[in-house]
Amino acid sequence: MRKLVFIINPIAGNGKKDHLLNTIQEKLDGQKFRWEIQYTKGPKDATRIAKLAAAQGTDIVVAVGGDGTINEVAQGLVDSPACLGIVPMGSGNGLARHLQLPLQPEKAIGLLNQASCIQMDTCRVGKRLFLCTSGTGFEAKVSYTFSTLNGRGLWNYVRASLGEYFNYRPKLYTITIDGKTHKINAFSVTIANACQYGNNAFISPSANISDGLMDVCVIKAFPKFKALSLAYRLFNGTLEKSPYYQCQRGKKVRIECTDEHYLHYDGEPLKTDFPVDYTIQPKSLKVMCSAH
Ligand SMILES: Nc1ncnc2c1ncn2[C@@H]1O[C@H](COP(=O)(O)OP(=O)(O)OP(=O)(O)O)[C@@H](O)[C@H]1O
Repeated sequence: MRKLVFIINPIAGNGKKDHLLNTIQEKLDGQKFRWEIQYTKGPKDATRIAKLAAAQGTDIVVAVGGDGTINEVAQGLVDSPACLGIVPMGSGNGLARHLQLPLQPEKAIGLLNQASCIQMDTCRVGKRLFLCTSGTGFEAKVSYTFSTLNGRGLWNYVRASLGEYFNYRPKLYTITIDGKTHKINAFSVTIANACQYGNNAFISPSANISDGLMDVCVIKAFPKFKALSLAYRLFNGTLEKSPYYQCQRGKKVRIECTDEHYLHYDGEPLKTDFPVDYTIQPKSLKVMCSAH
């Protein structure tokens, strides 16, 4: 029998989680799995639980929540033989969407019965791990504002974005990718491992999560009247066609900016000094994917 631990973040997203115990009993194959549920008590708790589960030889550690929860679980699993499972119940669910996992909890739990695992890359900004995206500029400001709101969910992201947009000014960044430096006046700079932030906002539509490379995606300063068309391109996966967008790939990235203090990693805001350095650890995490 395989061992499986569910780590549930009770506050992630807007979805109610009371029914999960019944759904697990109904959908998970009891012939295949011995399983248990653990609830997080606060930030970072998921890392502690995941680390312990991996050390005890758990086969699949399932993060139940959004990208923040998945990030914390992954911190406890990198470089271990345990596979990260995902029941997406967050606000954006970027990694689950990238991996094309079902977004309905019942289906995601059912998939655990026959899911296969792949090895994915993980990235770090300084010492902090991220799986989907980390970025600075406008998106970092939005993630900071989002974290100060009372609720979570998609509409609070929209509120935070609109609230920041009208006063936001692009900044001059110096970006070094594998030793090559360029300066750019940018609205946002994103380091993408996965293709999207979440909610199908495709910042790097052709990103490959196992290619050993980070995608350095820049939205350059743009005239205000282009905002809607850029937002449209972000959500229909055609940003690569915009003249205000550029994307380069690399293994080592440094971002410098004299008047920037915010970044985010997998949507978690961080106030920090610049420059910041990004590195990638190829194929360092086992993650569940849809069976093919
Ligand atoms: N018991 C808890 N009480 C309060 N906060 C918690 C608890 N457990 C975890 N957290 C924190 O909840 C935060 C949000 O979780 P998560 O990112 O999974 O949800 P989300 O933001 O709604 O979804 P997404 O990241 O997909 O947008 C994380 O920063 C995590 O540290």
